[in-house]
Amino acid sequence: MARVKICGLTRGADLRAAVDAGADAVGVISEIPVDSPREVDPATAAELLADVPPFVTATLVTMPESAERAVELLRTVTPDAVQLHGEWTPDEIRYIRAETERKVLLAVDADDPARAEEFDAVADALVIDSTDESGAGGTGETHDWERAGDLAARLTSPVVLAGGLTADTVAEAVRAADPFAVDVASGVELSDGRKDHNAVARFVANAGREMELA
Ligand SMILES: O=C(O)c1ccccc1NCC(=O)[C@H](O)[C@H](O)COP(=O)(O)O
Repeated sequence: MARVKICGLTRGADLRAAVDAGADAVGVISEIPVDSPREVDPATAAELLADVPPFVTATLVTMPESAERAVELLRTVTPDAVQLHGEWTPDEIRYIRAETERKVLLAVDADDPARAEEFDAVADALVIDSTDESGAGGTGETHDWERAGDLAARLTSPVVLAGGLTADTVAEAVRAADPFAVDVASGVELSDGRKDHNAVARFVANAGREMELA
């Protein structure tokens, strides 16, 4: 069984639909240096995440310009966890964790397993994603799930499988990679950062269907 994070939520109704569908975590994206229909300003991120009920992890997804800015942002938005994309050093991750006492998930590109290994002892979880050249996610592109599974088996950190997953593919991805969790943003969208509630519910349900495929 894989836990599920529904990411890139921009509206309260979509966040509630993800929670109602049984998502274990929800993600709101703020302060990224790339254009995305899923980005909201920090005040909206704080407002959306404040509505997340107990037992669901409220996650801020961000690419701030410095570790100091990451700490400032976390103090404003007050999520349960932060998912960082982009270039970071191990010391910066340690600093953000120590200053904020928040769980830090680090997104690493599926084509860079050495980076995942470098941060294995530093981050609280590693998001194996299909990132663009800046490290941003939400690309909607898949990667080799079997290879991600081999990498996950070598790591001690929980691995979150991300990148181009959909309700139709998630069960097969979970069977292939056996991740701790799966993560989706664009694959359950109608358009412009709005979620398809039916697709969200199917994604959560199908993430638990890998046993039937085994
Ligand atoms: O979604 C974005 O536009 C985005 C931009 C910059 C950094 C991260 C971003 N998204 C992160 C995610 O939503 C997911 O964690 C992950 O990348 C999966 O996205 P997708 O391939 O669209 O399912």
